[in-house]
Amino acid sequence: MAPTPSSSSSSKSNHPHVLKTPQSKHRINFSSTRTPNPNPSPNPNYTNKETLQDHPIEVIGRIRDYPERKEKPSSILQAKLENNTLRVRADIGYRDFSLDGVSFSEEEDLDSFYKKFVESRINGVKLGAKCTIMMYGPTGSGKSHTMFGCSKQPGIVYRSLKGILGEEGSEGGDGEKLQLGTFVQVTVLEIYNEEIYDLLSTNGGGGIGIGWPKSGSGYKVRLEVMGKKAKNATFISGNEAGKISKEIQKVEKRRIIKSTLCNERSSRSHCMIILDVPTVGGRLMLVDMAGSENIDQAGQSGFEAKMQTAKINQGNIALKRVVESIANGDSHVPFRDSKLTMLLQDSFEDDKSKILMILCASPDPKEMHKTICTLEYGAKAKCIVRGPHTPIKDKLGAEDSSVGVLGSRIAAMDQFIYKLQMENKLREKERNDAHKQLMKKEEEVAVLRALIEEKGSKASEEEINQKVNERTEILKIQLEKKLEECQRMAEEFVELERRRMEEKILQQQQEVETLRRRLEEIELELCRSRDENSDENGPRDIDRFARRLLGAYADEDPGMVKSMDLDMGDQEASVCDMRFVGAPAHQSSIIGIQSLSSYPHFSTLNQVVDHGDKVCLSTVFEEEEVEEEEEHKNKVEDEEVEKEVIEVTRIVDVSSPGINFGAGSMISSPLKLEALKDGSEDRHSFSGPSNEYENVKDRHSVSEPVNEYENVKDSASSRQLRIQNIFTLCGNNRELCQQFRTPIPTKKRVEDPKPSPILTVREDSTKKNSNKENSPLQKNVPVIECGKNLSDMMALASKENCNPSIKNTDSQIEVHVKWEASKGNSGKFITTLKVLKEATLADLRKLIEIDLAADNQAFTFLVLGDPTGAPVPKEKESTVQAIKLPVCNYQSHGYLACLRPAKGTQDSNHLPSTPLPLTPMENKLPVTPMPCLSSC
Ligand SMILES: Nc1ncnc2c1ncn2[C@@H]1O[C@H](COP(=O)(O)OP(=O)(O)OP(=O)(O)O)[C@@H](O)[C@H]1O
Repeated sequence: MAPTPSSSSSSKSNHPHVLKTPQSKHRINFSSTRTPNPNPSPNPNYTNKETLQDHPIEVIGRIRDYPERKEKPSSILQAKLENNTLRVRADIGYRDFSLDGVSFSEEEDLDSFYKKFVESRINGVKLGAKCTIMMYGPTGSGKSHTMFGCSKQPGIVYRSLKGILGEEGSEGGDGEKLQLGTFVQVTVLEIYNEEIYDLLSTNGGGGIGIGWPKSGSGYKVRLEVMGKKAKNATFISGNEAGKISKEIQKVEKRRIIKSTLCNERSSRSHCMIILDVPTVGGRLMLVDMAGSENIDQAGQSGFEAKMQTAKINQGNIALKRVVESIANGDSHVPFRDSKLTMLLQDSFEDDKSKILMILCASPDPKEMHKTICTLEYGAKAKCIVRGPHTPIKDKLGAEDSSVGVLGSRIAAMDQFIYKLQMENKLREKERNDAHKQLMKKEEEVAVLRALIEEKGSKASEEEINQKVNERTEILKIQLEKKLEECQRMAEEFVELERRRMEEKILQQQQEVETLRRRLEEIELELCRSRDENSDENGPRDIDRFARRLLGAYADEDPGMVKSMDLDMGDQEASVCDMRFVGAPAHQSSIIGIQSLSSYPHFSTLNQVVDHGDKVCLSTVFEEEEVEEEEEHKNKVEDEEVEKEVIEVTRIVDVSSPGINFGAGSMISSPLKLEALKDGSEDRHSFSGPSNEYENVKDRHSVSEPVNEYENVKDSASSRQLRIQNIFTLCGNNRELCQQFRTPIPTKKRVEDPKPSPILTVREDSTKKNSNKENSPLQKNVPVIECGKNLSDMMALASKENCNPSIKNTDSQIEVHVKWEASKGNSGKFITTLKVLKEATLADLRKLIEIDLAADNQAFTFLVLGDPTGAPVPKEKESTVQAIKLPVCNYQSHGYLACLRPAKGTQDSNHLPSTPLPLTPMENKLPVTPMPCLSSC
């Protein structure tokens, strides 16, 4: 049986320069010039004493990498390097394992790993320490890779050799020069199926003496365990790491490997490399354990395979039990349950021995269960406390000391308590850190709240502005609505007014139409009565006609008056009173005839009559006998026309400037009819009370030459003239105006080339006209003749002056009014007025304006009556009396008032005089030809 290296180490010190195998009797003397600490600890937290006495096993986690995988699995392992904690994360939680060190192969290659966790151990061995480095973990976790490495990076075995022996020509592992004579003895054992094989031996007969065993042969030497060592194990010794490494590499290939589902080259055996440093007594045991796997996972089938797996697991299980027993302080540690534990017994029991357990694990989630089991095992091994009173049963034989067991247990419990205390401190520290973080977060929250409140205040201001804007918009909308409502109301009001005016105009048009219709009736009645007329009953029929006419209009619709009154209100019209001459002033019959004096066709003399406090302007129709011309005398020799003067009195309040006798004064229909209302038995009389009419009935008549009327009896012209008279009386001036402007092609006019120069209202006078019986129409039908010129008017004025009825009194003067003469124009005569001596130019202006109302001609007085004379300012007219005017050269009586047309106004001197003043309202009336005019 080959002796274990340790068994013969003491007897070889005398041959330090001779390399011998462990079986050699010439062992190297491990003398050393210095005595370094043989048990350095890789963990600086532990003192050598503590490590030696309290923690014989140090556990390092080595997490493999998968460089060949393109998509690496997410790691379930997380390390806290500051406290050497490895955390396994799972879906349901995590679990922390406290180790003595953690290394990820992804971050630390074998070189770094070696230097970090192994090198110090190796240095201790080189100085005489005893160290056991075992690789523990499931299959495929990288145990062999870590132990032996690969072609690119050597594993712990080769690095340790170099560390102990040093490279040739270089310094040793600890910086010291390789001493001459330093060598190592190397034994390589394989434990397979609970059998120990000597991998260095090439024959089954035990040691081969000096030299390297032949490699590559399938024959292996099986060794027996004697004590705690393999008996007669072959060893190689040498001081060249390279050579020894090459031999180990050869032996490595002799290991039994097999491809399994877990590992293509799964190690089916435990491999133990024992490096003795005889010169210092150091020993390094490197154990690469077979993978701890279950049979099903390994995919082993068959009895032999299952037995193989079971044998592999037997070593692992036995090692677990040993660790647990030591950790538990059991009195019996089952080292002898397996060959592996038998060979490792010294490592556990020797106080100077140190165990470095490297837990190989995979970060693959699929290997999580195995990883956890491995870490549990390592954590338990880490807790092993080898106290000073730990009994070493095998060493002491059958000594059974219960005190020692209890002490071991107490020490374990103390260690456990210490661990709990440390964990508690750790948790407390974490809690404090968490509390600090919480406080920090609370401060941040407070700051954020302050910001939020500040923003909230800003938001409130924005809300206020927004509300103000909204309110403003609402008010704007309401204002616009009210404006629209006002606009609509205004439009409705305008529309209402327009409709009202339209209705009024329509009503007036209807009234006018009614008037026309009634005039037609009158005309028809007149024609009928004329047809029925005879010599005997003619006047009576006419009177009867007049009465019917009056009766027909007696019930005049008052509404018509009202409507016409409304129109009159818009005009500057005044109703002139027509008074028959001879009637008392207080009984003057107001017939409401329009101011005839404004008609040039009417030859008028206006008299200003003092009528109480009023100045009355009387328009006198002169009764004259018109002698026919020579040629007419042959036809109508006995015809004598006796005119009866119709005095039309216009009461003019001269003293009252508020009274304005505007042009175009129009008599309303009822008033017009008043002229026909009073029924006289013998005469065609105008309106007025019957008693009043009786006083003037003889004079208030219009006479026509009998022959003349006989000639024009049925002619249209005579009818037209009669109708015109009616129109005149009715105030339809516009109709008359149109008719008057049209030359009347009457027979009479043809026969009478020189008609009466004045427009006369003739009435058959029973008193003065001897031929009245010859022509009833001459007596009853008023005839208006036109064809008056300026000279005629002047002549007429002269006649009027000679009329005794209008002779000047002492208090009155006559004023002849004419336009200022200009070049080629002697100045048109306007009228002759009788006014009081006290009358001023202002009074005259009022009267003159009545005459000029139709022309709307503004003027100024010339003081001297001379064209070169200065005009009298209008504001001074009231201070200049009429008697200051120059005496009229043309007339023997009276004064001359010469008027100068005002600038910018129409010069009426050369314009044809407007025959009839038309009010604006009248001008609006439609001109409708009277059908009766053409038909009758
Ligand atoms: N850290 C690593 N880096 C790279 N490759 C590795 C690492 N660990 C292991 N390997 C590779 O994984 C494979 C299996 O490793 P290894 O043989 O060392 O496992 P094992 O634990 O020894 O398994 P078994 O117990 O079955 O022998 C090998 O091919 C090895 O090269």
